[in-house]
Order: sequence, then structure tokens, then C-alpha cells
Amino acid sequence: MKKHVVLYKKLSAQLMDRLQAQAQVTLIERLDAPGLAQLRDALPSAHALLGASLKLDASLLDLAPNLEAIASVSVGVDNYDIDYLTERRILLTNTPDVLTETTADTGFALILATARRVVELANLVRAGGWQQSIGPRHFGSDVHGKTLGIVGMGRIGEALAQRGHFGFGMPVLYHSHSPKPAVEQRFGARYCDLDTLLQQADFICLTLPLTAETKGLIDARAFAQMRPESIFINISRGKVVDETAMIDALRHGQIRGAGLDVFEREPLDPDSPLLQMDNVVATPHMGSATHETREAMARCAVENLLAALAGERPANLVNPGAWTL
Ligand SMILES: NC(=O)c1ccc[n+]([C@@H]2O[C@H](COP(=O)([O-])OP(=O)(O)OC[C@H]3O[C@@H](n4cnc5c(N)ncnc54)[C@H](O)[C@@H]3O)[C@@H](O)[C@H]2O)c1
Ligand SMILES: O=C(O)[C@H](O)CO
Repeated sequence: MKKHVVLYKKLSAQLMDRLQAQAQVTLIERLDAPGLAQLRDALPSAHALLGASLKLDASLLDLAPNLEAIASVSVGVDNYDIDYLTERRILLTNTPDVLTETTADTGFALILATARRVVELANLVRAGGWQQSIGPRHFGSDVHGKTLGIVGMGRIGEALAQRGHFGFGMPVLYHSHSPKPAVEQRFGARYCDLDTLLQQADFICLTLPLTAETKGLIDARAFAQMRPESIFINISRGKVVDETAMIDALRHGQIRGAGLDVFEREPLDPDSPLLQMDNVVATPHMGSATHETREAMARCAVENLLAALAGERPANLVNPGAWTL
């Protein structure tokens, strides 16, 4: 008998065919109230789940006694209680690598958009406010040659360093769990502690995961280390930052601007003070959101899931402790 897979993310026709050839599939189209009710109904018979953007904690997982695997369509795994999954021997997989370059592109888009005031000035043109040559009041700041600070030198951090070093001639400072000699050699990057990075970098870019250790890492004390010309970029997770402290820092000119793809609460409240600030570029958690990359992520998740259901070790296993063969 085919195993039961519950999807809470729509797949392309090709991937859906591939999955349906191996499994009985229930698709939950939207995670709204009726969709969540449908999910609760499907969980008791589910052997595997595939999706993203849903906090899957014990209260939901306890409804799924037969669950063997969860394939997350994301690299970040902060939506899952990994210890609990491991205790229950439920395999968790993610989708690293396939989204690295696209997410780094988003990071650079935010760097350029904030430094050169792209959104603000495009809005000015759209509103008919371009009546004469713009003057210093509307000038931005250079990106090339400025110091790029990367907090969390993993896959995406490295892809950002590559762009900064080779594309924009930027000296690279980084802070991570440990120094990476290969990164230093390739990109001329310099390892430093977090405070030094916050004090010296022109662009402070977060590319680390949300964990118990990183939650609230960038707080009022951290913003106080930055300079009035610093630009803060977050493409990791909103909860790594104390958003109230960031808003204060922006309000009081402690930093020049911020490019933000992620927020404490998503979707961002339309009344957020961040949306009233010309020096903030806010995007809707779109780091990996291109047609090509989202399809590659979905394909990766399907492969992981089918491997798990076939009793094979999936390529992107997050909790090896759950692997018992
Ligand atoms: N905005 C988006 O759409 C988007 C897209 C993809 C990934 N992300 C986020 O980016 C994160 C990073 O992805 P990745 O593939 O580069 O992961 P990765 O594991 O390759 O890199 C993360 C790096 O952060 C470092 N790190 C972790 N905790 C740290 C700490 N306390 N102090 C210093 N360094 C620390 C790790 O050592 C690692 O080098 C993901 O976990 C996800 O949350 C966001
Ligand atoms: O972690 C990830 O993969 C991104 O945030 C997309 O959800």
C-alpha cells in the first residue's frame, strides 16, 4: 500500500506526478483556518509531510502517530522542534545549496537598494517629484570599495562575500563560529569578533540561522556599536534581531538605513513603523523566491522525502540522530 504524504505547499505538475507515482497525496492548498483544519484531519494517517512556513510543534505532531519524515522546503529549520522529532525518530530534511546563490543575490539587491536609495527615489519619480536634477539631499552612498561585514559565514555568507569581493572590490570582515581559512584566501576576508565587525563594517549583513543562541543577538547594545553611516541588512531570520531596538536605532540616526527581508512577525504588520521610514527597504521574505530556485527547492524536498519513505538516508538529513537503520 502506498504511504500517505500530506503536502502543505503546491508542487509543479511534474513534481506532483513524481510524488503521486510513489505515494498517496493529500494537498492542502492554503494554510488558512480551513486549510489548518484539513491538516489536522489528515495528520492521523500521514506518513510524511512536505511544505514550509508552518510552525510544526508537538501539539500538531502528536496528531500524527505514524509520521516518518518531514521534508521542509527551506534551508532554515527554526520552525521545527528538532529534539522532539529526533526523540520520535521522525526524519527532518531541508533544502540547502540550491537556494544559496539566489538568496545572496537578494542580499546584494538590498545592499544596493538601501545604499543608493533605489526604492525611495523610484517612488519619488513615480509620484511626479522629479522636477529638476536631484541634489545632495537625494544622494546615496557608494557600495564599491566599502567594507562588507558578514555575520554567519556559511553557504549564503560565502556567496555574499564572493559578490562583494569580486564584483564590488569590497574588503570583507566576517564573524562566525570559527575562522574559515579557505574563505580568507578566496575573498581576502578577515575574521573578527562580533563587536569589531559591528564597529567597522559599512554593511552589516546577517546570514546566520535562528537558534537558541542567535535569538535576539542583534539587540540595542549591538546597534549602539554601529556607526551612523552603517547600513544593516537582514536576510536570515527576523527573530535574530530585536526589532524594537532596530526601530530605535533607525529613528535616532544610529544607523543610516536597513534592508530587511525577514521580520519578527511575518507577514509584516502594514502599520509597522518600519514602513514609514524612507531609509528602510522591506521585502516579503523573498530571499529564494525565483521560479527556478523555488522549483529546485521543491525538487530537492521531494527527493529527500521519497528517499526517506523508501528507507534510504535522505541527502539533506537535519537530524541524523533520528536515523536508526
Ligand atoms: N531570506 C530568505 O529567504 C532566506 C533564504 C535562505 C536562507 N535564509 C536563512 O539563512 C540562514 C543561513 O543559511 P545557510 O544555507 O547559509 O546556512 P549555513 O548553515 O551554511 O550558514 C550559517 C552560518 O552561520 C554560522 N553561525 C551559526 N550560529 C552562529 C552564531 N551564534 N554566531 C556566529 N555564527 C553562527 C554557522 O557557523 C554557519 O557558518 C538559514 O538558516 C535561514 O534562516 C533566509
Ligand atoms: O530558510 C529558507 O529556505 C528561506 O527562508 C525560505 O523559506
